[in-house]
Amino acid sequence: MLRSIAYHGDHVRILDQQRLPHDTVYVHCTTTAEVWECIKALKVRGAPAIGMAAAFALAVWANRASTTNLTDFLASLRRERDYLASSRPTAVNLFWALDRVVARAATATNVTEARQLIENEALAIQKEDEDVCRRIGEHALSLMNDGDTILTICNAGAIATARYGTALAPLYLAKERGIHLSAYACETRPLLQGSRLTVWELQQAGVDVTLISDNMAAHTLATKPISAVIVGCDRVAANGDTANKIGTLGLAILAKEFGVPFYVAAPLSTIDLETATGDAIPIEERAPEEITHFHGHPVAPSGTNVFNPAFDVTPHRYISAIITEKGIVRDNYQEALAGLKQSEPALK
Ligand SMILES: CSC[C@@H](O)[C@@H](O)C(=O)COP(=O)(O)O
Repeated sequence: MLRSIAYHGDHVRILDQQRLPHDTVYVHCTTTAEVWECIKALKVRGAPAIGMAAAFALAVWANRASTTNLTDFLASLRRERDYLASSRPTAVNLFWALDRVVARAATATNVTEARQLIENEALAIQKEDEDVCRRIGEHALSLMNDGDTILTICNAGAIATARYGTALAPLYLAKERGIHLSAYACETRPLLQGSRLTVWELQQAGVDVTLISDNMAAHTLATKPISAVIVGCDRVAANGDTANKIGTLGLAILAKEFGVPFYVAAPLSTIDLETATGDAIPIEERAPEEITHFHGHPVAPSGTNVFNPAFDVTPHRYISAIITEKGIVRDNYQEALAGLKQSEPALK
């Protein structure tokens, strides 16, 4: 299982997910600007991975900062935090991780201590995420039977997290235990996280995976024995409404029509009680060229009007269960999610 992010004190090493599946290339980032660019350009992507990359960016910045005045250091740290937070708006893990690091640094009594606390916190976020994903995988696996076939979209695998992934975690765990689970992966237009990343990751793990284009989902649900749809998420609102990669809402509606359970694999770090409902989740809109061009070649008339939202919101009524590291929530999301969040931090 490849690690998408590694911290090395004076730089963060990021696996360039835009170059996968054919090239395994790493970007060495020594500045917050370089990490910002990696997040914006989706070289590092997936909600937990974005948060980790940003947290490590602050650690690298802190190690390189020259001031010895704590007040100046913390003021600059907050500016770096705001800058990194401007890279992408939807995945709440970005803000969660940055704020966790800044809050920790604010407890320091001098700059040397602050540097150490920042590094410790960033490393703790990464370590916890690995444990969180494994637990999500265990819970998700309890909903599946030997021989099941799931349908997924985008990439919520190991490279989107510290390890194991969220929606793909049960597939890795099943493989480890000799349980046969197979998957259909939507290619995930326009940037093909499904075909480039999910199919590649599952193949690496020896999981039986079949690629479909997004517009084949309804026919696949109608004609293949799909036991569940399982997806990751970028932000879950307090009432359970869930933002995930564009196309997820369509799958949720289809799952309901075809009587197939629709599961969201969600670390507690992705649940945002400050956002009351899905309507309040900011949805990123990306460059028109992601749709008008394919591998740099125009595939639409020049000047075409484009609407390119990167995410959509699935209302909680379509969600059969939200699978967290602390257990599975099936209904009454508002209360249940608040209860789970209150008992954070779970893993130390
Ligand atoms: C565990 S990753 C969960 C989500 O972040 C994932 O499903 C997703 O939508 C990622 O979108 P992306 O635009 O590739 O960052």
